[in-house]
Amino acid sequence: MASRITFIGAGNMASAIIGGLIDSGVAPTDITATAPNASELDAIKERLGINTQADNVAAVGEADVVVLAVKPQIMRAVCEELKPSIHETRPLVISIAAGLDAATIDQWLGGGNALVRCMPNTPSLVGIGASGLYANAAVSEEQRALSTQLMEAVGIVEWVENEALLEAVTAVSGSAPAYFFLMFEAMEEAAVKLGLPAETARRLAIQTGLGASAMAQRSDHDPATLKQNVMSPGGTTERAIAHMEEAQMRTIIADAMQACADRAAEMAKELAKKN
Ligand SMILES: NC(=O)C1=CN([C@@H]2O[C@H](COP(=O)(O)OP(=O)(O)OC[C@H]3O[C@@H](n4cnc5c(N)ncnc54)[C@H](OP(=O)(O)O)[C@@H]3O)[C@@H](O)[C@H]2O)C=CC1
Ligand SMILES: O=C(O)[C@@H]1CCC=N1
Repeated sequence: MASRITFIGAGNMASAIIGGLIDSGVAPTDITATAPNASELDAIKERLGINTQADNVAAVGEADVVVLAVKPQIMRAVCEELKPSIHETRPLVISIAAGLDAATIDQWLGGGNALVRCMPNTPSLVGIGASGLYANAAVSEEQRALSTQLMEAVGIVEWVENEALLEAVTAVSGSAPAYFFLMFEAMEEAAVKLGLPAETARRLAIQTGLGASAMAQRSDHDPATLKQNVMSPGGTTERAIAHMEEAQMRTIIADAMQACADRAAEMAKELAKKN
C-alpha cells in the first residue's frame, strides 16, 4: 500500500489500526498521527515509529487518506479546522466515529468529499479486526478498493450499501469485543469460586474463546452444530447450556445489541441537534 495515511486522533482505536497496519507491512514512515497531547504523541512515536504532528492541518497536507479517529463529540470542530486543507487536496476521508453519518461529516468538511464510514473494532491491533464500511456516492471504485485494502490489513471487511446498517455493525462487531471481555471476566470469577487460581482460570477461559472462534471460523458446521457436538446427552455441557437458555441468555444478548444500535442512532440525533 503506497499511500500516505494520516490519522486525526491517536487514541485507542487509531493506535489499534496503526499497530495492525505496521504488522501487516505498511511502512511506519507512511503513517502520521495527530493529537493535542504531546506526551501521547511521543509515546506512540516511540512505540510504533510513525510520524506525529500536533497540527492537524499540517498533517493532512500530504496525505492520500485521512482517517478521522476522534470522539464524535469533537468531530465538527476538527472537520471545520480541516475543511480548507481537505478542500484543496481532496484526499479519501475515512471516518471511524460511531453514530455520525457520512452526509453530516461531508457537510462539516465543506461538501463534495469522497467519504467512507468505517466501523472497526479494537482487535484490529492483533490483525483480527472486523470492520463494516459504507461509501458515499463520491467514492470511486479505486478508493473503495484502497479502503478495503487498508482495513483488510487489520482484519476482515464487510461493505454495507445502506448506511443505517452500520448501527447493526456497531452492535455485532464495533462494540462486541467488550461483550467477550465481559464473558471472560465472568468466567474467571466463576472459576475462582469453583476453586481455580485466577491466573489459571483466565488463561483457560481466554484460550477457550480463541479455540471456539478459530473452530467456528474453519469449520463447515454452523455454531449451533458445533455447540451440539460439545453437548453429550445427559452430560455436563447440556446442563450448562440449559441453564443459559432458561436464564434467557439469547434475549439478554439481543436486548444489549438493540440498545447498542439504538445508542448509535441516538448519538447521531444528539450531535445533529447540538450542531
Ligand atoms: N474504541 C473502540 O473500540 C472504537 C471506537 N470507535 C470510534 O473511534 C473514535 C475514537 O475512539 P477512541 O479511539 O476509543 O477514543 P480515544 O479517546 O482513545 O481517542 C481519541 C483521540 O483523539 C485525540 N484528539 C482529541 N482532540 C483532538 C483534536 N482536536 N485533534 C486531533 N486529535 C484529537 C485524543 O487526544 P487526547 O487523548 O489528548 O484528548 C485521542 O488521541 C470514536 O469516534 C469512536 O466512536 C469506533 C469503533 C471502535
Ligand atoms: O463505545 C463506543 O461508542 C465506541 C464505538 C464502538 C466501540 N466503541
